[in-house]
Amino acid sequence: MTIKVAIAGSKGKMGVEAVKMVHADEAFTLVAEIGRPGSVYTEENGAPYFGDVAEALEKTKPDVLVDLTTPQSAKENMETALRLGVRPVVGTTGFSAADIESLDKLCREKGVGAIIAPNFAIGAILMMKFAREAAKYMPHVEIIEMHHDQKLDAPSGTAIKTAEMIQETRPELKQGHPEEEEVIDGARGGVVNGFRIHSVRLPGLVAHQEVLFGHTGQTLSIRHDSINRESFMPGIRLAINKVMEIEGLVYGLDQIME
Ligand SMILES: NC(=O)C1=CN([C@@H]2O[C@H](COP(=O)(O)OP(=O)(O)OC[C@H]3O[C@@H](n4cnc5c(N)ncnc54)[C@H](OP(=O)(O)O)[C@@H]3O)[C@@H](O)[C@H]2O)C=CC1
Ligand SMILES: O=C(O)C1=N[C@H](C(=O)O)C[C@H](O)C1
Repeated sequence: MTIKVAIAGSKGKMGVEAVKMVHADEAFTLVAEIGRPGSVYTEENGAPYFGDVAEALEKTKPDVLVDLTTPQSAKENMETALRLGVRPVVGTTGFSAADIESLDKLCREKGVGAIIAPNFAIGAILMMKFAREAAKYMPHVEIIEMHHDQKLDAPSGTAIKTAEMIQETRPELKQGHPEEEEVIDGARGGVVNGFRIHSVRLPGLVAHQEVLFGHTGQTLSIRHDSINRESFMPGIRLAINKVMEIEGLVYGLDQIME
């Protein structure tokens, strides 16, 4: 028996790669592709293509919905899946802490598993884990994330998750000069949990992040680069398999990698 998979956002940059990965894996069957609401129904890549998540899930009855859409649509898509007993694997970023809390509650009410992973690349997960470790000893830290210029959300989901993980070990302290002033608004970046995140958007970039630590007479840089979107596919494969075994919401691939 294979795991039946539907992919929302299947024509996007990530979705196209995910369709290829699911087709190539004998343990999975692609049963539906889903695009922006209003997309015309067609048959593509051997699976029907829908413009409505609920209709796609009701008609094709997948085990798993992979969501690679937009911050505006992912929460609703996930809620639709959970109500229909379909397990979501969500790579879409832009969720708030309140969204994650309410989705976890819904998962538990429905007795269904779900995974939200702000980054599916193994190296990015290691970067976050190493940053959490380093922050214990080097609490002065700034995050610089760099992405392609079509990205909708800032800062990236990866930067937010990294900041959360750093916060688990970083002793409380105020960084920078106490009288520091921004001459140009935003010059010092956004503040998350007491330290800064800087977002760079440029054509030519894919997905990159440097976590920069400072200490007396020394710095430490932990950097990850996704140079293409294939880098995310082993993580999506892992999450599809894992979501079949869990109940409740897992937030972050670090939670299922051990
Ligand atoms: N977790 C991870 O490892 C990664 C996560 N991401 C995240 O994945 C998401 C997608 O990224 P990317 O592929 O670059 O973005 P794209 O804009 O290339 O793709 C998004 C796709 O979703 C479609 N879409 C929009 N609204 C809906 C909807 N309501 N239902 C179904 N489909 C919809 C879009 O259609 P249309 O073209 O018609 O607008 C488009 O095809 C982003 O949130 C990004 O941050 C990206 C890379 C890695
Ligand atoms: O939009 C992207 O491209 C990416 N989004 C994710 C994020 O917001 O962290 C993951 C990766 O950085 C690529």
